[in-house]
Amino acid sequence: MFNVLISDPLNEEGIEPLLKAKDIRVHIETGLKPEALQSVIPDYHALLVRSQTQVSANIINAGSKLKVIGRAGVGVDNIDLKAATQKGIMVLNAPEGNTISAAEHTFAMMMALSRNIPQAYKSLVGGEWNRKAFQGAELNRKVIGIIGLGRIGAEVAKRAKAFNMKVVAYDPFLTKERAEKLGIEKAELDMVLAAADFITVHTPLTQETKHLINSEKFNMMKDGVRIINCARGGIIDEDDLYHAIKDGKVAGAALDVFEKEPATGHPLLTLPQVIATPHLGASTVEAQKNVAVDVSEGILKVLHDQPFRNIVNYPPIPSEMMKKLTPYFGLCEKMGEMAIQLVKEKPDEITITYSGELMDLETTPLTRSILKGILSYYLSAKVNFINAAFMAKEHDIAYTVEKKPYHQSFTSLITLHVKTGNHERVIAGTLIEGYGPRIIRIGEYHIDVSPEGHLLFVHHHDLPGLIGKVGSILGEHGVNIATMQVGRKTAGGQAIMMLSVDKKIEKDVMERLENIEDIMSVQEIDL
Ligand SMILES: NC(=O)c1ccc[n+]([C@@H]2O[C@H](COP(=O)([O-])OP(=O)(O)OC[C@H]3O[C@@H](n4cnc5c(N)ncnc54)[C@H](O)[C@@H]3O)[C@@H](O)[C@H]2O)c1
Ligand SMILES: O=C(O)[C@H](O)COP(=O)(O)O
Repeated sequence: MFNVLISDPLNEEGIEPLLKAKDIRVHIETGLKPEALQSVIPDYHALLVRSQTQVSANIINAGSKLKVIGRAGVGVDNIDLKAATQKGIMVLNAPEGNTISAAEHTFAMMMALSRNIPQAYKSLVGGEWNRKAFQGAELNRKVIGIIGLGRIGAEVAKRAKAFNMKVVAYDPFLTKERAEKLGIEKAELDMVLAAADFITVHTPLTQETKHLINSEKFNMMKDGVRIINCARGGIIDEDDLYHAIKDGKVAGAALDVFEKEPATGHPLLTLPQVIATPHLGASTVEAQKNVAVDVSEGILKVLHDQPFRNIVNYPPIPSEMMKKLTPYFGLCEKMGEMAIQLVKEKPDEITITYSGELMDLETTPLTRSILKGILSYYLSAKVNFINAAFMAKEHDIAYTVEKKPYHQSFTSLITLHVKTGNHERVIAGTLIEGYGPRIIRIGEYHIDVSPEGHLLFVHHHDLPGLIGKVGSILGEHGVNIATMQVGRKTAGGQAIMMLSVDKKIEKDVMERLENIEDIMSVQEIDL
């Protein structure tokens, strides 16, 4: 049974996937104070939030059972991603469900701003009939500058074009082709700021975008420019905006988001040129249902160990790519486990080489699986594919990834080279159609072993009768040999045996094997 805590108000219909699941117990408690949340979180496997709950490092570290934090929406700035990643807790969001609502809200705000609708309404309900004070400006043929052309920015651009506006956009990831497809102009930030009559921001709040729009940038803008922020408070420096409005540089601003929310009593709200809403961009029936469904389904999948998407603290992998990678996960983790048992000490350096068809794939998830296999062996902390790279860094294990175009014998090949203070081991593995994962090389010896169960790796001199001696000792102790592989470089030289046995080998049996003359080493590998 899994316990899920929902700590912000979510659409009830949207969370049905969780409510209907037989092995999920859902507890809804909104408005919990941080200390209260920290004290209850140890009981939960999943936490589901919107933007109100501040999921701090303290809360994350107290979540001893926590596997996943779900965000019903896009922005995850209320979640300490670093702390979650370090603890191997997945953070999922629902980035698509509220795009249209946020774009429509941006447009509503821009129109309300250009026609002074909130101010005129306030005046009318206050008993005035004042037609002179609220003359506005058309959107037609005006330039809209969009900063951040992701999902919402692009939807705003489409709507602006329908209003016959000229769209100029700045986004470091915007390609010329995409801009052409959308029928908009791609430009550098300062050029967008200088050209626009309306400026709307649609980036996430990051170190780079914090106060991206400040007094220096206001000075580059046209006099009488109008500013819209329906993305995140803090992208625009609020003090600088206040002064730019007061000085008459900025004609007005429409704000849905603030650096500190709730923003009641904010100085900007005292200015008649400022219209505002209390973070309502995603507050539509449709968006709330969409995001709640998306994140509930995501959480269910994580808890049920099924493939899921929209992981925030993991590189995004398209589903087609993921399909190609999935068969390799087991092989990679087992290769990691095998390598660490062969070296039996902390690696200093790991080199992973992907060749053949893996050359063109995004192999980060495979690298994480190898690291997980290696690190889990000697770290008591939970290692998973979320925190594997972080854990390696934390323990001073350097790893490098190389790619080679093709391999003469295999369609794909993964070579793992592990170096410690005393040892160096190379193992190579592949997937063979109809047979699954195989280890095809240890050091210089070619073998063909399925990486599973109990394996016995024997390094010996290639002499007649030696295989028999090993077989006899195992037989005497009731250890059944399932498969056996031998490899040698030259007849009578050094050789290896890789045996797959049906049960774990006791210490005294290992000692007897080690004492056989001409055996250099015997290692057990449990996979
Ligand atoms: N007001 C609301 O209720 C509401 C609702 C939904 C989303 N949002 C917010 O809207 C914003 C955009 O959401 P989205 O779904 O479009 O995200 P997105 O990830 O699809 O798009 C963000 C874009 O910003 C660009 N970007 C990043 N850094 C940049 C920089 N320094 N300069 C210019 N561009 C930069 C990225 O390349 C990306 O294309 C987010 O901050 C999100 O939290 C607010
Ligand atoms: O990032 C988002 O998705 C929006 O800001 C919506 O936030 P909310 O879920 O608190 O309305």
